Amino acid sequence: MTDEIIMYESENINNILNEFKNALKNVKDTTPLTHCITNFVTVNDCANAALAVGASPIMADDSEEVAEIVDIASVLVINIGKLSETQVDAIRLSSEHANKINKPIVVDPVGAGISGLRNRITKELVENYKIAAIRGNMSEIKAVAKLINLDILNNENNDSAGKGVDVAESDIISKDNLDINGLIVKDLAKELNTVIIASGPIDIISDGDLTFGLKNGDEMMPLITGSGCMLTTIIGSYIGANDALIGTTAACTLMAVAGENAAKCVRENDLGTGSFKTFLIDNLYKLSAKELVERANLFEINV
Ligand SMILES: Nc1ncnc2c1ncn2[C@@H]1O[C@H](COP(=O)(O)OP(=O)(O)O)[C@@H](O)[C@H]1O
Ligand SMILES: Cc1ncsc1CCOP(=O)(O)O
Ligand SMILES: [Mg+2]
Repeated sequence: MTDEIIMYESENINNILNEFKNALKNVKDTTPLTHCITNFVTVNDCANAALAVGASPIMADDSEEVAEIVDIASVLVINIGKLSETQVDAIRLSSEHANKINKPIVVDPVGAGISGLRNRITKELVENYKIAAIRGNMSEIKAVAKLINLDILNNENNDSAGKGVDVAESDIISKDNLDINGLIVKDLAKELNTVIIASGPIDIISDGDLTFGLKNGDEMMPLITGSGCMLTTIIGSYIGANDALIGTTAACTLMAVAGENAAKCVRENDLGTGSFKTFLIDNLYKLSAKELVERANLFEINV
């Protein structure tokens, strides 16, 4: 599939690939404390993913302590996968405090579009706080765009049929819908003044100015719960130690190439998705900057 997309040489791509080595080193050298307010389904996977890439995770979602944790953290990651009333209070308190003391916030709008609660909290977050990055699958990113009435969704026939926490079949990013989805991601990033990442068989990453596609990863990745949550956590750790666009692009590439390597181990040993998760953590831990740059199928989307 890789060769179906024409990946032109681009100065912007070369520049960002040149930053990957430093981006990895910055995380390993500074061990960014990654404060996660997250769901109880994948919380342990997120903590292990952060540790594997060289960061230090702390999961804390009680209102009594979140401001103190934000004080010492490098980044706040908010994942709305399994909200509760008390968690929503903690999300408000910690976001307020993070903005006040200039700590970056990364948001994973898990299941945005499928319930009033998820929509309300997502809208509140993107409208009231400065967010460094938002990562979701294409259904979730379209839902965020819809919540803020992004023009392009009104103009085009782009209705998304949100399906639980997984991407809807019709929203899966492919070569055929890359331009329109690239435009949605770019416009949303520009409108919210943040970095947007829509993940899938091709990841789309934009800061509203530059827009990249990343054709790495493996079809086994969405067959374990937590691959999206882990990616958002890793993006958080990378933003805790790097510029937002560079950190995000390096983190997406790291996750996707680790997924490819993990899938290879699974297939070679005739194993299944349980082993895949273990191999994924192994490969997040083992991947070198050199291999990352060599394997990255990163290209510019000119929208
Ligand atoms: N079909 C696929 N082929 C290759 N990589 C994929 C595929 N689906 C998802 N990924 C990768 O899995 C990770 C999680 O993305 P995704 O499954 O979209 O998140 P979510 O769990 O939020 O739906 C990303 O690194 C993405 O690139
Ligand atoms: C299954 C599930 N239900 C609520 S949160 C969650 C985990 C979603 O994880 P991911 O979006 O990373 O696949
Ligand atoms: Mg998933």
